[in-house]
Amino acid sequence: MKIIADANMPGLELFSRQGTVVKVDGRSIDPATVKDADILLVRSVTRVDEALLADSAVRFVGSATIGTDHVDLEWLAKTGRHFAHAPGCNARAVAEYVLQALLLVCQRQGRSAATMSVAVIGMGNVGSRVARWLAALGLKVRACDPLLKEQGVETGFALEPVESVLDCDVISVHVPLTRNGPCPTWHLLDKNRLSVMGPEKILINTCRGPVVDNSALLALLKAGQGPASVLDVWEDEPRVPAELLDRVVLGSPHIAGYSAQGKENGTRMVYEAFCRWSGLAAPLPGTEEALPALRLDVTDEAGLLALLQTAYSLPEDFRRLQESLENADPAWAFDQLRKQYPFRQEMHRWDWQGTASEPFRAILNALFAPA
Ligand SMILES: NC(=O)C1=CN([C@@H]2O[C@H](COP(=O)(O)OP(=O)(O)OC[C@H]3O[C@@H](n4cnc5c(N)ncnc54)[C@H](O)[C@@H]3O)[C@@H](O)[C@H]2O)C=CC1
Ligand SMILES: O=C(O)C(=O)[C@H](O)COP(=O)(O)O
Repeated sequence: MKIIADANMPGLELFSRQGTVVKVDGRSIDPATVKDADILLVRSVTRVDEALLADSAVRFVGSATIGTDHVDLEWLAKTGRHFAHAPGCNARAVAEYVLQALLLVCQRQGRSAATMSVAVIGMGNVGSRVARWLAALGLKVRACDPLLKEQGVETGFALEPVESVLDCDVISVHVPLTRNGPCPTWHLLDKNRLSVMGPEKILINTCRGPVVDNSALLALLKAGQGPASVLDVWEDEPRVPAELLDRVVLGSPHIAGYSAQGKENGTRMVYEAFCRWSGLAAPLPGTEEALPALRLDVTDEAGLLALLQTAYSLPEDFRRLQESLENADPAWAFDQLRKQYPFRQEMHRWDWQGTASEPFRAILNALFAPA
């Protein structure tokens, strides 16, 4: 069995038991690469559609990602090709990123996060975790998810229309990128909605670049009227406009979900789906080595930020992205940052042995709860 896999996928040894794994650069996967392959394993940078697979023997496509906007699901289903992805695999990493981003922006602005209101747009695996964690920190959470509302799904938060939640201090978006259907998300935050926010608001986008109209955001930021913005994702990746990067408070190369656990979960979930599809028994999950003790006490938001930063530094990612724009080929450099991403452990992997004052106990319990 021939398995073509994006080389940026850890844990491919799982698949080596079932066939020959050929690792390739995700952006270079083309019809010739997959012509005689049986299995295709991708990440978000490979477009999977009729143009790629029409002449190919591939019968199983796995994407080690939450998002599926790079895959033509309808065409795969129509042609009898099986598809699996990894819902929720890196939701925890993204929620940690959002928490750190918010605390950093608040610190720079001399404000307390706990006094703020936050709009969480998209209440799936990531958004619902962000909502719970920020509520645990004391923020007033308002949520928006018309699809879950329509289905009557209980999220623990009242679900409001997008227009009603834009007056919150913080807007955090967690929707899939969709262009069709009842609630498309392409340019969900367009010029009009971004204009409502104003410079005193904070915008965090960790879902997909085109969910926020980047040109409109840039125009508002240039005019001093845009929200303090944290962007992990960009409208035209791997290209990041220098003008926009100069004006965001923090930016990163689409790595919010890049914890070690998030990536490993992605491959394992796709492998489990492959086992179900091919009638194999899935292996039992292995155990992870214990990490050293963290002994920081948390008595204020600066302490919580310091604790988060013992595991991961978002400003370091920002600095690396800024430097990458000086490369002769910044798009290549963007991809390199992602391929050579430093090993990052989620908080629950650490053995936290500090103390916390009352307002911080709930968020710390959530952060360190076992996965
Ligand atoms: N930056 C990164 O590294 C990562 C980015 N992502 C992105 O984040 C997205 C969300 O992830 P999950 O929460 O795990 O997905 P999910 O599928 O669990 O939840 C998405 C939610 O958005 C809702 N939604 C859809 N259209 C909407 C609209 N127009 N307005 C409001 N809500 C809407 C859905 O009903 C659903 O509840 C993914 O689709 C992916 O594109 C995910 C992981 C990592
Ligand atoms: O899971 C998702 O969805 C993501 O956005 C991934 O974390 C992005 O990673 P790559 O698939 O682009 O490596």
